[in-house]
Amino acid sequence: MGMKIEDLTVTFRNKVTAVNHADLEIPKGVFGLLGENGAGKTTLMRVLTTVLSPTSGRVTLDGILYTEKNYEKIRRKIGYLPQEIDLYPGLSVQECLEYMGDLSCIPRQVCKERISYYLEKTNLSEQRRKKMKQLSGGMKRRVGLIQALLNDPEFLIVDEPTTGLDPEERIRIRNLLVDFSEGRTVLFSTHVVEDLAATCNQLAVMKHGKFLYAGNMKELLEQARGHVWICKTKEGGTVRELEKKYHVSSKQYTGEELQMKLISETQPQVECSPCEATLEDAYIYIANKER
Ligand SMILES: Nc1ncnc2c1ncn2[C@@H]1O[C@H](COP(=O)(O)OP(=O)(O)OP(=O)(O)O)[C@@H](O)[C@H]1O
Repeated sequence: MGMKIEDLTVTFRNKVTAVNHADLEIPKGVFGLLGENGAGKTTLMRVLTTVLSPTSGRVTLDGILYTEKNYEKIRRKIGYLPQEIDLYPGLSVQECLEYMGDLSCIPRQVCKERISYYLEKTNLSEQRRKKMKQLSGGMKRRVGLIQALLNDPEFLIVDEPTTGLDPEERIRIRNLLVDFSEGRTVLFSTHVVEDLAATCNQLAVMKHGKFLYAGNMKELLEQARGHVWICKTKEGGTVRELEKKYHVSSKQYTGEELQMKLISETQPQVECSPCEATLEDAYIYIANKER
């Protein structure tokens, strides 16, 4: 059944509408969430984790309606890694995770087994006795992820889980999320497009509190087909003109020439050839398409 969001709106006291009549269904598996800064992703995730009550609209998880009365039941099904998390600096990694487990009422022995399992999976076993304040940013992030996994959630929500991780650790965490998603749902919000390309086949693109796209990754790439172009030039004036007219998704010197990838609804008025869209190109195309 998964998560169903219907006509959801969140307006803050300062009159900012962060989520604006949004509809979305999130199926099982890893589901990507992409969107520019301020698009409303964190606000949406705060609603889904019951931290914030929406202004209007309806959300259900496995058919359970989001109401104050059901929040406790819903929380037991959810794990959440927020964008910013600063866990008890004076506690060791082990103590901190055990304490988080106690707060979620997870039986002690089960909790200890899960902590050992995920410390191993996140390559943190050797850090278990270190104080939280002694960890690097990337290590703290991984401990944050473990606390989200401790209650074995059916629905895991992770906001930028790979921030600050080196390439090897990033891949490790991505793979962990994919393994974890078997039979469950992982909502993976990130600005790192290649992390989504490597983990999910369903995603949504958010802008100004609405979903511009929700569905299959292949179909998103398909929509961008025919709107991505490569052009090469040596002229500084041409570069500036192209940058004014089109979205430039990459720039690279090849010898003396500058190779630019342009995103455009129609063929740019310059010598250029069409090329395959990457997920990043498709995101730029969808996010800036005139509506
Ligand atoms: N507590 C709040 N009170 C007032 N406005 C808020 C509050 N939280 C967020 N906003 C505003 O709501 C909009 C959406 O913010 P949100 O944090 O949900 O975006 P985001 O997509 O998560 O952005 P980012 O990618 O930068 O994390 C922004 O305009 C933001 O300034």
